[in-house]
Amino acid sequence: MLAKQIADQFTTTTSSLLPFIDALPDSAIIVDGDHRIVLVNSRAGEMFGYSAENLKDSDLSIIIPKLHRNAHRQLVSNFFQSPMPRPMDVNKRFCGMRADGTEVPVDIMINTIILDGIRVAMALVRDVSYQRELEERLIRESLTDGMTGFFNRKHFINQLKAQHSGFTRSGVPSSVILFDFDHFKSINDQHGHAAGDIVLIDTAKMIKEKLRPLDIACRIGGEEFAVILPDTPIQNAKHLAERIRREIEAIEFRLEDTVFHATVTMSVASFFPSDKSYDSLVRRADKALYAGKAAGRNCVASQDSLAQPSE
Ligand SMILES: Nc1nc2c(ncn2[C@@H]2O[C@H](COP(=O)(O)OP(=O)(O)OP(=O)(O)O)[C@@H](O)[C@H]2O)c(=O)[nH]1
Repeated sequence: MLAKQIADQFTTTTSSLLPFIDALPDSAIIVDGDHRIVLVNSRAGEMFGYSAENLKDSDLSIIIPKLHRNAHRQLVSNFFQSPMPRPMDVNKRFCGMRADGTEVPVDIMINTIILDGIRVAMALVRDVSYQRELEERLIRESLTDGMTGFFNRKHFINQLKAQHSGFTRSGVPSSVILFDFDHFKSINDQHGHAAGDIVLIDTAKMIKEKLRPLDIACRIGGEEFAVILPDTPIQNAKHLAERIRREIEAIEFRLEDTVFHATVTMSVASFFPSDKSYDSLVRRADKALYAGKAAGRNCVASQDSLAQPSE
């Protein structure tokens, strides 16, 4: 049947449906098997920045981001082949596209109805911007340290696992810098806990400025930090660690009228081809750090200085 004939055929029924779908609390979009919008409620018009009249008879792609149009068309076609009420796809996150080109995150429930003997799909579309932002914030918060803004230990481990897999696959070297403040307890004892906090916060700020966007700075313990340096040979990691060590040593930390200093002991390590897991690198970095502490602190110790690489 020609599109024009189908459109005419729908006219009577759709006009009687309009008061009903206009009363729905979500956007409602009715689409035929050719991906043509047969009817939308006014809420859908508001959501996508069109008048409901403009959307009617348009191809559905008008409200789908360009990148997803083909995949979405395929999903709609699949749905017509096995139609039943369900979310559009439980494994996917959908975005609609507004008239101004901006995207709106949405959840989509679909079902079919028969209009004048023709099966059409009705999608109920809900703007989930708030939920997605909340979700992203919760994920971010679960992976970051509130005081410094650095990632936490959990993220450090996850990222290190990923780096180890990457190294095993491609041999691209990644390095890690670990560091721990020297005699941090005495900073707290002498100047108060707030002074210790300032040391942690100001150091984190300084380090952020030194790193590339792909580097991953983490606070993995109270006064213990780690930086993952993807695609970085250990020699470069040593240079960076030494620069950071010197900068920390030179910082004049301030709390009200008190000025004080802090130093760190650092270690650097990178993956060996024999490393079965990320854990081997962490053990070498830990050992080197303890060796640095034992050697007098305020220094950079490398896994190279260990007598035997730990497995
Ligand atoms: N101000 C402040 N102190 C913290 C925080 N987290 C841990 N600390 C303190 O850091 C100190 C760590 O002490 P230790 O593990 O004995 O280590 P250290 O005094 O730095 O000595 P070395 O590591 O051997 O040089 C403890 O006193 C903790 O209370 C924090 O978030 N803020």
